[in-house]
Amino acid sequence: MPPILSVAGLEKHYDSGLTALGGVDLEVRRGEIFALLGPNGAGKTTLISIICGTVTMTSGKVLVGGHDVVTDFRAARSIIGLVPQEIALDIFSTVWNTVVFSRGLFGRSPDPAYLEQILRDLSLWEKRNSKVIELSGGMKRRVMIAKALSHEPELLFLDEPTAGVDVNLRRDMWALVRRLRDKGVTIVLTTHYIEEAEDMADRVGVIEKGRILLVEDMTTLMEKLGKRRLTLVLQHPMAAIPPELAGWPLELQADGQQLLYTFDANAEGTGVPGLLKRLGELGIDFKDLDTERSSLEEIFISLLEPAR
Ligand SMILES: Nc1ncnc2c1ncn2[C@@H]1O[C@H](COP(=O)(O)OP(=O)(O)OP(=O)(O)O)[C@@H](O)[C@H]1O
Repeated sequence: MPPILSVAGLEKHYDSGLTALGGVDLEVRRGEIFALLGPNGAGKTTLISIICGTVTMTSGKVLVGGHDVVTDFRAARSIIGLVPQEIALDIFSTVWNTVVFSRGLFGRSPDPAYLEQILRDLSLWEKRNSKVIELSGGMKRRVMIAKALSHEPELLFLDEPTAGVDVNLRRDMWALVRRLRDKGVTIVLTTHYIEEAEDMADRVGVIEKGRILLVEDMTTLMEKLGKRRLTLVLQHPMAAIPPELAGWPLELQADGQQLLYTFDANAEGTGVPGLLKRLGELGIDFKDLDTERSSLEEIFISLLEPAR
């Protein structure tokens, strides 16, 4: 199946002379949740804005559902739903009129039952007759999502959807995103809450200084770059790592009460049995042990470090 989004050789040089995108190639598969991660100013919003037609590209080619976003803009845009970072709503319009109007803008025939379902999914149904100005910030954000979904897009962009949003709304939003994915909607999201990307995304792309550093399945990425850590809580605190253990990648933590061993999550021989044996030989006892996997956040930071 052809990708729902295909970006090739995309460059954006702003008039200021700044290169926001320096040749981006990217494909997003139909039906996936794709997380685009990158530090502030990496080019995420510029990329999304070009795809959605609000910023013009300098060069390159972008196809959405096979439609060129420049030469076939209307067809491409009708497939897209965009929830931008900034809240942009007619504050004197009611919630209901906002979604009805937005659907109409895309030339879709009225479908009150569909719009009702969206508002119910976003816990906005009770507020349908309220004016936007009367809503809280979190509710306005939900209206932005309802508006973006009003014309039944196949590809939904969520640019920092959970910035400044409380825990409950965040949970509701992610539940909705999953339901949309289950209905076949493709979702591209940017977030600074990397643990959310880890929980939600099927694939992840990392962008830095206008270039894509990597695109990978989440599970593959975690396996490929993931490290595991073994923490041993010692019976007797140590002042320093004994010279007999100098060959092992160990660190002392918690005032010498914990010994930390980091190893490759996929290595055949992790070295853990050997380490435990050696500790036994040296008479180093421990009262507890714990293993954990490195998070996507740690992987993300380690990916960016060489580029800095
Ligand atoms: N209209 C503009 N004119 C000039 N430069 C711009 C313009 N819009 C964005 N930029 C610059 O382009 C670069 C990429 O910005 P962009 O907003 O795409 O980054 P981002 O990855 O979305 O960042 P953030 O995570 O902070 O939202 C930045 O250096 C930014 O200052």
